Amino acid sequence: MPEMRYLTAGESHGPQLTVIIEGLPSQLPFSKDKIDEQLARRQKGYGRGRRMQIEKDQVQILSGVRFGKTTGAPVALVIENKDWTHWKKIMNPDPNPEDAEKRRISRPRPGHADLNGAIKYNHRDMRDVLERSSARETAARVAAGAVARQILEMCGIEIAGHVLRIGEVEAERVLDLPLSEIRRRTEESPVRCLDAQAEQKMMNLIDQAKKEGDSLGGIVEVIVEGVPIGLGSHVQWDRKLDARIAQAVVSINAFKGVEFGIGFEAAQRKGSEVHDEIMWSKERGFYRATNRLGGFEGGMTTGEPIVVRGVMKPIPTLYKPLKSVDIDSKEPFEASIERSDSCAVPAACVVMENVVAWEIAQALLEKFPSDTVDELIDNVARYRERVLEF
Ligand SMILES: Cc1cc2nc3c(=O)[nH]c(=O)nc-3n(C[C@H](O)[C@H](O)[C@H](O)COP(=O)(O)O)c2cc1C
Ligand SMILES: C=C(O[C@@H]1CC(C(=O)O)=C[C@@H](OP(=O)(O)O)[C@H]1O)C(=O)O
Repeated sequence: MPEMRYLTAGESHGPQLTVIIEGLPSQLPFSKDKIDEQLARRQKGYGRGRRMQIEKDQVQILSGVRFGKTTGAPVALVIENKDWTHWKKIMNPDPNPEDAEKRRISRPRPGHADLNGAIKYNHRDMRDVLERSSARETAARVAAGAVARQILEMCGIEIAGHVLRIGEVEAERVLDLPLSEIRRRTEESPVRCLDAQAEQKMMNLIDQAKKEGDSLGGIVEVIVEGVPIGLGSHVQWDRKLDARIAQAVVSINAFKGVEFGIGFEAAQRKGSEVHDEIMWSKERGFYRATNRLGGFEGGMTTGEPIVVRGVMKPIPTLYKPLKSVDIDSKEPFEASIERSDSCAVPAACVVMENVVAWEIAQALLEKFPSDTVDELIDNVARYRERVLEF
């Protein structure tokens, strides 16, 4: 069992999201502000719908923290759904058959979990599926990731993300920017993009898609620096850290693919143009001349920056309706909707940063099992010295 794990609970329009985190080292300075900062970042982004004007995500700490530090006990966090006040009747957990029948959803939306979930769990009301499959849940995952980030920070590991593509607009690649600069510049960009020209084109494209009742997806890149060599393991398939990051990324709602370093481009290059040659110097120890493989070999970190990209499909709920079939009448219909995001790639960038942060912090605690954060910091520092002398 991994040292650190978490579970989330909560429906999109229920009273709250809950996350329980177990296995955090004790004495970890635990900042509510830093979690709230990540939650606020996730709510922003050009192309979001009206729901984000209702929510004001902030975390409540319910257990495992006293006087600003973890105790080593499970940490329970809660994020309130402000929208719940409008949904109390619909989300009522008590038996309420009359109302339930009136408000039943029998029309599955293409691209959502609605139909598969209804068939699998035998629900005639697809709200019982869509409430949990909604990306509202990613707020809880960002809260867990924001805690992981606090561990990484203490061990000299930094993370940043940016949007590389929205629809047909691709950002020019900006090479060798310090992560602090990526964080600063993306914070100022409504689409979290480093290329000012592409940024404007992306926003225009989102406006156009919205006007046409359509939606857009894109590509997000996350970079992690300061990772020691040897997180993850080659010895068993489920201990390979690149594979675990891949799962975490594809588990984000609407994410369909993942690549590391040059990724899919490796298929068309020769081996000599892909593999990262090994170098050594007294100051740096072992390092690589290039980082085309994005920081992984054999499921373990190479010590070079982790570079991972995720692709998000366009939002499935469209104002321009798609064809579907009513599960009662079996008649075709065209879905009409009340509200939706038209593009959530910038928000998803924040989700991806935080789920990647979680996987790395978990791998760090696996390599350096520690009951207190000071032990962890010592263990990592000593290991880094040993690696330099190897
Ligand atoms: C941050 C974020 C916001 C999203 N907002 C919406 C939305 O407003 N409307 C919608 O139909 N889908 C939205 N999605 C995508 C759906 O949740 C997702 O496509 C759906 O649950 C089906 O899962 P799958 O696409 O992973 O198969 C959003 C996804 C993310 C990551
Ligand atoms: C609530 C969030 O995103 C939601 C994700 C989502 C979906 O179907 O995934 C649909 C929309 O919800 P609603 O139907 O209530 O407008 C988004 O707003 C959030 O990101 O916090």
